[in-house]
Amino acid sequence: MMQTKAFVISLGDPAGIGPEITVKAWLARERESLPPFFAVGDIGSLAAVWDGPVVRIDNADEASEAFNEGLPIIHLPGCDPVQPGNPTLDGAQCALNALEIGAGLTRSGGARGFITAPVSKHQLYQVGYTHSGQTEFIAERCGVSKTNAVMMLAGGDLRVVPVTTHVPLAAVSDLLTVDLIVARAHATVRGLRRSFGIDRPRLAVAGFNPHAGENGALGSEEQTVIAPAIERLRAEGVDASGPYTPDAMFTPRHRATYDAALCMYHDQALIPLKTLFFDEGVNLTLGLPIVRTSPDHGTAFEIAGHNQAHPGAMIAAIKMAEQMALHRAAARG
Ligand SMILES: NC(=O)C1=CN([C@@H]2O[C@H](COP(=O)(O)OP(=O)(O)OC[C@H]3O[C@@H](n4cnc5c(N)ncnc54)[C@H](O)[C@@H]3O)[C@@H](O)[C@H]2O)C=CC1
Ligand SMILES: NCC(=O)COP(=O)(O)O
Repeated sequence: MMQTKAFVISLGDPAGIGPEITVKAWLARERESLPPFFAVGDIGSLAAVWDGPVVRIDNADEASEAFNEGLPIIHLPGCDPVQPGNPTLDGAQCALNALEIGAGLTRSGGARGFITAPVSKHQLYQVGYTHSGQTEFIAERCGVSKTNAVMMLAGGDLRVVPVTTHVPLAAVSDLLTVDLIVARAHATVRGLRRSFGIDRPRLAVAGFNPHAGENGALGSEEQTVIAPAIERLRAEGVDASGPYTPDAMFTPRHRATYDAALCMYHDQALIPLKTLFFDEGVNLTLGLPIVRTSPDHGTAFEIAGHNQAHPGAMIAAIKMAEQMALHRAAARG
C-alpha cells in the first residue's frame, strides 16, 4: 500500500517542553486521529523525558510506516546530555539545525508540512541567529519576503494577525505604515482563501491607541495610517473594516463578525488569543509555499522535565497543519 508522506516536527530547544509535547501528541495519535509525523532533533531530548518507543529513521520516507511502532525521529547529534530546564548553547545550535533540516525537508517535498516546537529566541541569538523569530527564518529559506510571510495565531473562533511582530513596543508607531498594513492584509486574505477555504475573508482592523485614538485626542495613528490603509483595502476589494477600539473587538459578539483581526502589535494580538485559547492555540505562517504551524506557547523551561506540559496546542498545530494541507491540495485541484 502506498503510504502518504508524514509531517515533520522540529523538536525546538532540547531543554524546553518541545520533546515532551511531541511525545504526548504521539501517545494521543489514535484518540485525536492525528496524521503520521516524525521528529527531527536530538534523540537524547526524548529519552530525557520518556522511556517509550522511538524509531530512529534516516529518511523521511520511512516515517509513515514507522509511526505506529514508535515515535519516528531523524537524530541530530550534538547536544547531549540534555537536561530539561537547563538550556545550553549546544542545545540552541541543535534547535537551529532541526529548524534548518525541517524547513529543507518540507521545502523539497519530503514532508507534508512543517510543525515547529518552541525555541528560545534569547538562546538562539547567542549562537548567531539574526532573525526575529522562526517565521522569518522559514520565510527566508522559502524565498519569501518578510512582508509577505504573515504570522497568524488561531484558536477557537479567533484568528489574529500582528502587523508588527517581535519588535520593541517603543518602535511600533514608527514601523506602522499604510503600505505595511495593506501588504499584511492582502497576504492574510490570500492565506485564508488558500489554506482555510474562506472565499471572501472579513478582516477587522484594530486601532492602535486607547479608544482607537478618540478622533485624534489620544493619538493620531488611526487617522494618519490605519484608516487610510482600510480605505485603500476597501477600494481594492478587500472586506476590511475598522479601526476598532482594541479593548472591545475580542468579545464573542464582535468575533462573530470577522474571520481575522489585524492587530497593530504582538501583544495586542496574542493576549486575547492566549487568554481565551492557550491550550489549543496555533501559530501559523501564511504566504509560504509550504504548510508551517507551531504551538502558540514557548519553551516553558521552568516546567520542562516535570511532566506538566499540556500537549493541546501541539495537537492543535498538527491537526491544523493537516487541514491546511488538505485545503491547499483541494485548491490545486
Ligand atoms: N513558537 C516559539 O518558538 C515560541 C517561543 N517562545 C520562547 O519561549 C521562551 C519563554 O517564553 P515565555 O514568554 O515565558 O512563554 P512560555 O509560553 O514559554 O511560558 C509562559 C507560561 O505558560 C506556561 N506554559 C507554556 N506552555 C505550556 C504548556 N504546554 N503547558 C503548560 N504550561 C505551559 C509556562 O510554564 C509559563 O508559565 C522565550 O525564550 C521565547 O523566545 C515564546 C513563544 C513562542
Ligand atoms: N510569540 C510568537 C512567537 O514567538 C513565535 O514566533 P515564531 O518563532 O514562530 O516566529
